[in-house]
Amino acid sequence: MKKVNVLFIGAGRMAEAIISGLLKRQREKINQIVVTNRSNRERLEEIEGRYGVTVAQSWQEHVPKADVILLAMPPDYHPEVLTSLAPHIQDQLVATVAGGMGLHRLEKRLPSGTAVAWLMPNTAAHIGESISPYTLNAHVTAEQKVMVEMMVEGIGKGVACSEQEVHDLTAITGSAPAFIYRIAELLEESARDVGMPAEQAHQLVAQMIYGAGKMLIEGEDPAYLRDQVASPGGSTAAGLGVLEKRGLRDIMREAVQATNERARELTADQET
Ligand SMILES: NC(=O)C1=CN([C@@H]2O[C@H](COP(=O)(O)OP(=O)(O)OC[C@H]3O[C@@H](n4cnc5c(N)ncnc54)[C@H](O)[C@@H]3O)[C@@H](O)[C@H]2O)C=CC1
Ligand SMILES: O=C(O)[C@@H]1CCC=N1
Repeated sequence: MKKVNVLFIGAGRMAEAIISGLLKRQREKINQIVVTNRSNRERLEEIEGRYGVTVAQSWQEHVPKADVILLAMPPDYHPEVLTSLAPHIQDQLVATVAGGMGLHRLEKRLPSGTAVAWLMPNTAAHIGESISPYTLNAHVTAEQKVMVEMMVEGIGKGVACSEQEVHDLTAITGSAPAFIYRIAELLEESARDVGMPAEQAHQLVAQMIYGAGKMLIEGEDPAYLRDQVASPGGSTAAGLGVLEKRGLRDIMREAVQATNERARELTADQET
């Protein structure tokens, strides 16, 4: 594969996570990363200083050289940016990470036949540990598919999905890290309540979540793992009992639903 030129439109948290992961794991496969945003010059300087990438205030002049144009900006700004991008597109792959976006909202504003991709990474991209469902339209060439794979593998693991699956997984892999971080905050709070210094509380909880995650990664079934922790009639069972009694299953289901519904709402007005 030839070395890839990636143009970022949007320089926020997700763009930074992807840039950081890519430079850590795929530096030799990247020719150039150009990062642009709407107006925040300071933010561009920060990204330039941190990663040594090229930054620019306008993306137009960088489109001809780009192999992949990655929109890492809020869903509601997509229509205007795609419309201004359209006349510049030749054979670039246009990708987005925006929640709720899907492929057809990209396709309808770009020249017919444009290769488009929708990726749904999470912020663990920063350390090369994202899990990123992605979907491609029929115009993506074999070479462009390799580029997308290089990018998702550069920031962690990729899973090729249907468009509907990416919609459905947005809450579960894109947003749920925030659910886990909320649980971490609350457990740290409990540790501090019993007198642990904040830093130690943080380390204890982080290592516990890391260990639990690693057991899952090794392929164990979560129900089995839970069972291994909860001795019958023991203390963990008492805690789990509270979670069940308070409706954890319904809470999680509602949280997933609300997340995916909001992603759909944010792009609903882009149908026309
Ligand atoms: N933060 C996360 O964990 C994840 C975010 N995403 C998606 O990534 C996208 C960006 O989210 P964040 O990075 O969290 O937001 P953010 O608010 O940190 O960054 C947004 C960036 O977009 C830029 N921007 C806004 N309008 C623009 C325009 N018209 N032209 C050029 N640049 C423009 C802003 O200057 C900023 O650099 C969203 O679509 C979100 O759905 C997807 C997966 C995970
Ligand atoms: O909160 C958001 O809108 C984005 C989409 C997936 C994760 N963060």
